[in-house]
Amino acid sequence: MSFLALNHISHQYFTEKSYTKALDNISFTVEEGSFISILGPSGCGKTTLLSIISGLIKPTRGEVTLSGIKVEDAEAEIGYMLQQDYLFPWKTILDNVLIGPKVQRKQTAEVQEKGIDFLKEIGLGNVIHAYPAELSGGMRQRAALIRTLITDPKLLLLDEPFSALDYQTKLKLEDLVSHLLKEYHKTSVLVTHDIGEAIAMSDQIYLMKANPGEIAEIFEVPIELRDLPPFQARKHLKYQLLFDRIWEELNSLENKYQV
Ligand SMILES: Nc1ncnc2c1ncn2[C@@H]1O[C@H](COP(=O)(O)OP(=O)(O)OP(=O)(O)O)[C@@H](O)[C@H]1O
Repeated sequence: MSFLALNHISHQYFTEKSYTKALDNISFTVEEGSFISILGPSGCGKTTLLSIISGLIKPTRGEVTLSGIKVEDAEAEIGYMLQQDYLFPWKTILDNVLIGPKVQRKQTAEVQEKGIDFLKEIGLGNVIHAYPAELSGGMRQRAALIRTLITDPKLLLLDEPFSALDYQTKLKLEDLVSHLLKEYHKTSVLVTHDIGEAIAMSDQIYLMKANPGEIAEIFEVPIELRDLPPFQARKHLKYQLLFDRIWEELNSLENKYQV
C-alpha cells in the first residue's frame, strides 16, 4: 500500500458565470519518508492540489489516501508550514509551540520538555519565553515548524514556507528544515515557485503545467544531491544540470500554453 496516493484527481471551480478546470486527472504516489516538490507557473493549480492533499478541498473527482485512509478522515496526521507563520502574538514562543497539544488535551510535562528540546535544536533555546514580535521572520518560521512537528504529523505540507524571507535566511532555513525532517523521517510535500529550492530539498520534483493543471514531468533528483544539505547541494554540478533541464522545460511549457 502506498503511503500517500493521489488517484485520478480532477478539480473544477464553479462561479456564477464561468468555471475553471483547475486540475485534470492527476495521479501519483509518495513513499514514506520522502520529500517531493510541486513546481509550476502561477495559476497551474499547486495550491489547489495541496488543499486537496490536505483534505481541506474535496476534489470534483478522485481521492487522496494516507496509509490507505481517505485524507478527510486522517486530518490529525497532517501538519502544515505556510508562507505566514500565524503565531499568536499574545502568546510566548513556547506557548505557541504547545498550542496543538493543548487543543488535543495532551499538554503534559513530557510534551513541554519535547517542545523546549525542539526549540533548542532549531536554535531558539534562548527565546522560548519571548513573544513573536520580538523575533525575526526566520525565527518565527522556525517556531512555526516546531509547532507543527510537536504533534508528530505523518505528512507535512509546506506551502511556499520560505518565500517571504530574505535570501540568506531562506538558505539557512532550508538547511535546518531539511535536517529536521530527515532526522524525524517525515514525509513532506513542498509547493514552490523556486526551481533551486525544489532541487536542493527534494527526492522528486513534480512539474505542473497550467490550463488545466496536470503533471507535465517528474524529475528524479540525483542521489548525490539528496544526501547533501541543501546549501551544499546547490554547489554540485548535478544541481546545475538539473536546474537547466527544469528551466528549459518550464520555458517550453510557458511558450506552449502561453502562461
Ligand atoms: N476559489 C476559487 N474560485 C475560482 N477559481 C479559482 C479558485 N481558486 C483558484 N482558482 C483558479 O484555479 C486555477 C489554479 O489556481 P491555484 O491557486 O491552485 O494555482 P497556483 O499554481 O497555486 O497559483 P500561484 O502559484 O499563483 O499561487 C487558477 O486558474 C485560479 O484562478
